[in-house]
Amino acid sequence: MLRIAVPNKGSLSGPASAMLHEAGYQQRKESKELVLVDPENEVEFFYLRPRDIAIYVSSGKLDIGITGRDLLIDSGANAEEILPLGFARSTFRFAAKPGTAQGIDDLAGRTVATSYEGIVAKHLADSGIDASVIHLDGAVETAIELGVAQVIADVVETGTSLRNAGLEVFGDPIMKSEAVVIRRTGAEADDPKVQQFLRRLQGVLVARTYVMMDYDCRAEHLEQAVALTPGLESPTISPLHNEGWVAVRSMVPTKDAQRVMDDLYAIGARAILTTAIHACRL
Ligand SMILES: Nc1ncnc2c1ncn2[C@@H]1O[C@H](COP(=O)(O)OP(=O)(O)OP(=O)(O)O)[C@@H](O)[C@H]1O
Ligand SMILES: O=P(O)(O)OC[C@H]1O[C@H](OP(=O)(O)OP(=O)(O)O)[C@H](O)[C@@H]1O
Ligand SMILES: [Mg+2]
Repeated sequence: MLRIAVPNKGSLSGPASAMLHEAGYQQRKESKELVLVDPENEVEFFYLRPRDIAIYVSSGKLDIGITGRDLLIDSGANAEEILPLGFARSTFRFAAKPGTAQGIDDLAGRTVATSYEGIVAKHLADSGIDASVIHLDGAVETAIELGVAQVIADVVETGTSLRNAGLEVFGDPIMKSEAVVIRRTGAEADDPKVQQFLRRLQGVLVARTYVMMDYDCRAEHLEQAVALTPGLESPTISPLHNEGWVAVRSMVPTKDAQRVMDDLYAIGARAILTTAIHACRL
């Protein structure tokens, strides 16, 4: 059985379970369940605190895990990212009261509050800045108002939490994060069970980002049309009953679909349809 760590709480938890469910795996029905065995798919899911997942995976007791890139790096655990999952996207940034800091050099001699001590301490050391780091479990934005620190380093998505606390980001982003699949560094790369799990998740990622596009066009416009819809490998071309016309089928990124339909129409393509992809193996 493949043993997989899944976040049990926070921003990663819901989307991770939703993705696993879309990939055909059973998921827990209640948020208090700690372990779920899915015998049909030969996997066992362990619902763990997101921050602990890299530690479990690096110990080798669990084969793979889903966590945040920032949490992986912060943990310093002996684990590596093998597939980015495209959700829980965020940046990790310094913030302070407006006008109190412009760049990392202004941190010398100051105190930075954060839940991600590992990332911050390394970033400061790499930049040659001597500042104190104080660890807080959450709601770090409040640390400045209460005088515990002059600067914070925290996860920023929409920026709403910072605005509400009257704070502004400064300096370059420290890192970009998203949910990722991790495994122990140096673990067997071609374990067939792990490869199958990754293929299933990749199938979900493709299904979420592509639509299938079908259209008819005159044979003399085919090259132009195919240039607009090159697909992942190559479009399927079928003859139509009407002489001089062909039907084309190709995968198109969902975000481009409307523009591509306009462009195809403009070169004379007709009966242009898009349909959702529910699952795939590339
Ligand atoms: N608002 C957010 N938008 C996107 N990703 C976020 C957000 N907040 C946290 N994350 C990501 O979630 C992961 C942290 O998960 P964790 O469960 O520790 O914190 P959380 O989502 O803030 O939950 P909580 O603080 O309620 O425990 C990190 O990878 C982080 O980048
Ligand atoms: O830029 P935003 O969209 O506001 O999102 C970022 C905020 O979300 C998270 O906080 P969370 O609500 O998890 O509380 P916490 O600080 O206690 O972890 C994170 O720690 C930031 O505070
Ligand atoms: Mg949080």
